[in-house]
Parts: sequence; C-alpha cells; structure tokens
Amino acid sequence: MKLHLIGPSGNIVKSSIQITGSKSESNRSLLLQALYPNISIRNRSNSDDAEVMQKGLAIEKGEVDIHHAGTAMRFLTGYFASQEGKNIVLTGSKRMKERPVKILVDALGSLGADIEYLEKEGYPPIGIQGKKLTAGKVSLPADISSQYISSLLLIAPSLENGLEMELIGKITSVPYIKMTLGLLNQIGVQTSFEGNTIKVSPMKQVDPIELVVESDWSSASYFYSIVALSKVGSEIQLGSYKNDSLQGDRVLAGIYTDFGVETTFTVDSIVLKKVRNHRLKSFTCDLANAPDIAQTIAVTCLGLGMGCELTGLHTLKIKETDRLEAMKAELSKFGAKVEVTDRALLLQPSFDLISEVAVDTYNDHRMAMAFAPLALKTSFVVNDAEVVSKSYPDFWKDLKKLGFQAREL
Ligand SMILES: O=C(O)C1=C[C@@H](OP(=O)(O)O)[C@@H](O)[C@H](O)C1
Ligand SMILES: C=C(OP(=O)(O)O)C(=O)O
Repeated sequence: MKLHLIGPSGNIVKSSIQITGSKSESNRSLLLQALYPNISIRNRSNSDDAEVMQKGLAIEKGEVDIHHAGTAMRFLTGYFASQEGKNIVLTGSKRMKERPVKILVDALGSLGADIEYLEKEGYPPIGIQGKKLTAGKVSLPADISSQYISSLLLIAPSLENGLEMELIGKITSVPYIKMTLGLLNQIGVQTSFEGNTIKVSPMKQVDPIELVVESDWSSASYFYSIVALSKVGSEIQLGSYKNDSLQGDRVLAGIYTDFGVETTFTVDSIVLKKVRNHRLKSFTCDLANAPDIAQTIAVTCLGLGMGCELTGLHTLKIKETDRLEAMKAELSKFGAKVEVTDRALLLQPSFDLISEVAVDTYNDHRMAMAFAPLALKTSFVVNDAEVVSKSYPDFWKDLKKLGFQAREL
C-alpha cells in the first residue's frame, strides 16, 4: 500500500489518542503467563509481534513462524528450550534469518539446551528439542542485543535453581533488561542486578495477579515528533501512560523539551504541548539505552531544520533492517546531508526540503512511522505503509484523527 501524506495546516488542538500496550511489556507478560497461568494481562498490545508471540506460545510441536518479531524469536528460543518434551522449529521472515541468535543459543547450550541450526550457523531457523535445564549459572556477551539476556531472565525463575548471569562487555539497551526484572518483581520473583551480575531466584508458582501493560512509549514518539513539528500551542493527549514507566523510551519526555515540547502527566495519560520554538542549532544524544526512538528523533531534527549527532546506535544494523543505511538513504531523498558510521548518525542543519519524494520502508515499521510527521512540513509518499502493523496497526487511522490526509495511491 502506497500512501500520499499531507499534514494539517493549522494547529493540532486538544486531540486525544489511545495507544495500546507496549509490545515489549506484552511479549514478556505473555511468556510469563505461559509459565505461570495465574497471571492475567490487561491492555495487551494489538501489534503483529504480540499476536505471533501469543500464537507461538500455544504450539506444542511443529513449526512456529514469528515473521519479523525479534523479541518473539529470542524469547521463544529460551522458552521452548526449557519446556521438556516440546519439539519445535522456530523460523521467521527473510530478514529474521539474518538477525543473529548465536549468543543466546550458546548461552542456552551451556545450560544444557538442545538447539540446532537448520540453515546458517548462528541464525534462524533453529530446531529446538525442549529439555529440563538444570544448570544455574551462565555468562554471555551483553553488547549486541539485550533481548538474549531478557530471554534467559524470563525463564530463569522457572528453573530449579533460578539463574546467576554474568554479563560480558558493555551492556547495551539496559532499560529493557530492567523492564524484564521489573516484571519479574511484579509477579513476586526476587532479583538483583549489581555491576555485571544478575541473579534471579526460583519460583514454582505465583499468586493470581493482573499485569497492567502501560501503553507503548516507542509508539508515543511519533506524536512527540508531530507536536515538535507543529505550531506553538498544539496539543495532543495520549493514553494510557504513567510517570514511573518500565519502558526506557520514556526518556522522550525529557529529550523533546529540547524541541519545545512539554509533557504533563495526568492520572492515566500524558499531554504533549508545543510551548516554544526550539533554540538549538544542533542536537546531540547517546541513544544506546533507547535505540528504537533514533529514527523518530532524526526526522524531527530534519523537520525543524536542525542538525543532529546521534550516537550509541550500534544495535541498529541488526534490527528490522540496517536502520543506519536506511535512514541515510531516505533522509537524503529530502535533500538532507547525512553521514552514518556503524554506530552513529550525523545530520547537517538544512531548511529546504524536497517535496513529493517516495519514502521506502524496508519492512521496518519505524521507517514508515518516523517519517510520517514530516508531512507537517512537506507532502510525500510512504511505500509499503502497511508495515506499521508490526507494532502499531492503528497508526494511520490515528494520524487521520489529527487531521492528516493519508490517501491510498
Ligand atoms: O527487549 C525488548 O523488548 C527490546 C529490546 C531492544 O532490542 P536490543 O536489545 O536488541 O537493542 C529494542 O530495540 C526492541 O525493540 C525491543
Ligand atoms: C527492534 C525492534 O523490534 P524487534 O527487535 O523485536 O524486532 C523494534 O520494534 O524497533
């Protein structure tokens, strides 16, 4: 589906959008629910990634295809490896077969798991023969993806002796590890995270509990960008959010003050308001702890005519696409001067945007959603716009509520 986007011309006034639950929290909660059926879940994400996770968890034997969902791939690898008697082939999209899992497979192997590569060494698809894992200690590199660590942590309380984990190297995407530990704590599991060591105590069963998933902060980023690119006085309310979030992308609220957006926390929502025009010529930020909002911020800067230097982006090359190369190609179409390394993105300040370009989305939901706010500055086309369903199926519908025109070509 190709969409032609035109942004609203006036202020965005007091619009209200309800975003569904965080896909990261949802996929963790679903796995915990499979281990501990006393858990119920409220405000689960309606994303494709949560759907494939839920379906995958229900399968006893045969093939599980998780499409593009990285968390589902990594979390289900740990889950099936620890489920005695389950015999599963875990596979995914063409891109998923290029996203590495060796660090996780090796770590699970050291705990006694039986996993084999079915095509390319180190990558999906994998064959898993579920076993009772008895070892209680593991060590693994922590600088490539935190999803390997979360996968092990999620099954850790179900292991006989719990788990002690040693993390090697500089730990990346730390808030996602803390989110996993936070959810374990909510269901009553004891954990500690000191220096490079994480310990999780065993837990046979949990008391009945409802996990309430906060709405998705990564999805909220697109509305932060919209407000930043709107006129002073524009305002959007987003539900359901809270101040003490488990999600690292909550840092948006602080970051966007530099773009003139102020956040007010109400009982169950946030109100984003454009209160002033930005004052910076260039914006600098290390996003190693919030990699999923890098694309949003780069486009916000382009729309404001600002430069930016975004660092800590070493994980972006192995996500839904090589996001650094994809951003360079698509930002350049608008006339931007961009350089990327394997861990940073550098954008020069520029004001004249080329209009009516066609943005390619590379099977990456965040490419489509990150560029969409730019329609407030110039009209353009988004190719394969349906990719948004990976995390936010209602994105285009919600954009129209704000007065955007999204016409199918
Ligand atoms: O654990 C999670 O839910 C996630 C961890 C992050 O991945 P990395 O740790 O690979 O950076 C993030 O990019 C992804 O969207 C979701
Ligand atoms: C990287 C992402 O997801 P995943 O790794 O779970 O595919 C994302 O949603 O930006």
